[in-house]
Amino acid sequence: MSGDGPTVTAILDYIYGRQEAKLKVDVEGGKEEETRANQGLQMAITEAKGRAERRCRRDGVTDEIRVTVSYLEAETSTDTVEREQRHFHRDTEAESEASDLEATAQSWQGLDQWRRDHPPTELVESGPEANSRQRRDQHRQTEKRGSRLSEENKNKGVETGTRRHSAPLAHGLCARNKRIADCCLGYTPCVARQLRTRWSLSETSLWTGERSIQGRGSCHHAGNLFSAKPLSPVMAKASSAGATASSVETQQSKSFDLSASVPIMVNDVSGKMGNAVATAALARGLQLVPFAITGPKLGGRHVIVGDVDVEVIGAEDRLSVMDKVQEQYPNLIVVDYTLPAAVNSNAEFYVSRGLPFVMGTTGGDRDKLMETVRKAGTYAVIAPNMGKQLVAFQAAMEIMAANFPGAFAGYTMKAVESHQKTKVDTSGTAKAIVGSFQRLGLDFAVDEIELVRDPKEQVERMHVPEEYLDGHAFHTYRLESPDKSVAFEFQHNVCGRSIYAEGTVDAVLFLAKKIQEGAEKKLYNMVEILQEGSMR
Ligand SMILES: NC(=O)C1=CN([C@@H]2O[C@H](COP(=O)(O)OP(=O)(O)OC[C@H]3O[C@@H](n4cnc5c(N)ncnc54)[C@H](O)[C@@H]3O)[C@@H](O)[C@H]2O)C=CC1
Ligand SMILES: O=C(O)C1=N[C@H](C(=O)O)C[C@H](O)C1
Repeated sequence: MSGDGPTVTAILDYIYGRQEAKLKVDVEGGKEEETRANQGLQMAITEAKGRAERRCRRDGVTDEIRVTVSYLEAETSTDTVEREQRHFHRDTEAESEASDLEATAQSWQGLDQWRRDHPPTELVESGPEANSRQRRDQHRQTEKRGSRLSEENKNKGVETGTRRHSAPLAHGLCARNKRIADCCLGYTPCVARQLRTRWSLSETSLWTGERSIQGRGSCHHAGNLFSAKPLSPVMAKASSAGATASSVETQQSKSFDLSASVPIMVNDVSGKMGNAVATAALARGLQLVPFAITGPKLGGRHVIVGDVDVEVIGAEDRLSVMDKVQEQYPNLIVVDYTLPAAVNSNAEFYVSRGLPFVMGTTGGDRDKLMETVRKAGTYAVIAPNMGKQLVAFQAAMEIMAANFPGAFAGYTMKAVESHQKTKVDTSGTAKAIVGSFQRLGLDFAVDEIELVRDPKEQVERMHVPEEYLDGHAFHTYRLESPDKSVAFEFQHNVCGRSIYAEGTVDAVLFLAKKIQEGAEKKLYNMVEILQEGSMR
């Protein structure tokens, strides 16, 4: 990849009022193999899909969107020169009048209807392959030309008023939502026109791939952008922290990191696990959404995680808050660490809004939970334990049970689990392990698991270090043969919560990848994530 790097163009095509939609995503300007592995580009594709889905939902196009992703490799240098000349001609025309725009736009399927129903405040393009190819050619050349312009204008300011098409695709910091705003000034005239209607101008800096240039122009509403060059992760990270473009410039040498572009909302960040996950997510470069939903009448607080001030909202206000959050973070993934009593209603809420989620909360009606998610076809990870080695142990038990059913028939078992005294339910992990033992032939019910919640007993009998009384999970399963001549003991003792928090971040990134790939399978557990090699 060279120059400003490859670009992603997303074209949503539907005939308004009918139940069919197609999204065509073109990734061009790089070698296919490299672009497939380019995580920033892949996230841009995911974002385009998310926006298309949301747009369709809003317009009542409810059937699944057919998505095609094409990788268009870089052209030869001869082709490039020819197109560059052609483009300059078109660009000049476009700057002087809108006729070129009208001619192209009129050939777009359904656009007239769309325009009638939607004043040009949003970008939804449609059109035949030929038009799309032409636009891509123009776009590529506009960017090339733009790069030169930015070089010329470096440090002296660039006027990015409503008439300019020749500036490069630029990223600016959106003052309102502190997110990266992609300013598609480098797009073809027709696209640029629609974008212009959606961009209000204010003092800020623009980002042109390799350098920031001082100028005027910023997105007023980043969530609306449809066609975008992938974000620089460094920029995204810096923007969530409210950094300025010039401070970003100095970070350019840092390594590329996919996680920067995955926004996560942690419900409830004020809880013990929620807080640990939010902290781990920030440490791994994810974007923490500054809102969290808690239980009814429990909102109104702010929790500071790293440099993010998260507003905790009571469940009674969740509808209006989620409207805003989803608008602003369209490719958001939710993480749920709440209470067993909230599991089912929270899951129903997430699926009702098409929100992909990671459910770490244990308890509730698990069958109903699975059924809710399967029925809705929402992307989700649900697991009672996110800790890598515990997931591996759980997997080993499942494998043993599947391969040697009844191997422990006649054995007796004593299962004990100790957790902080605030834990209200029986360990979900213990229930899963007991399930494997049952398949191995043990006659043992989940309600026979002994719970230890008394801190004194935890220290004296279970040997929990005092500093971990507020956060530990000590489990012992002791099996004995009928004649007591053979005994097995399985034990796992965890102090603290970082093992689960790290695994949760793995699950979020795994889900983001699956969404971006448009995976058919949508519901996962942690064993599957481990099996796919997606745990760090
Ligand atoms: N899957 C895993 O690896 C792990 C799962 N867990 C599970 O996570 C859950 C939470 O554990 P902790 O953080 O220790 O509990 P916690 O009690 O510290 O936090 C729960 C939070 O949920 C909030 N809440 C209550 N009702 C709510 C509602 N309706 N909607 C949203 N939030 C609500 C509470 O205000 C509180 O802040 C438990 O079920 C626990 O077993 C805990 C550790 C690891
Ligand atoms: O509440 C906890 O702390 C934990 N809950 C999970 C469970 O119920 O199994 C996982 C781990 O035991 C910690």
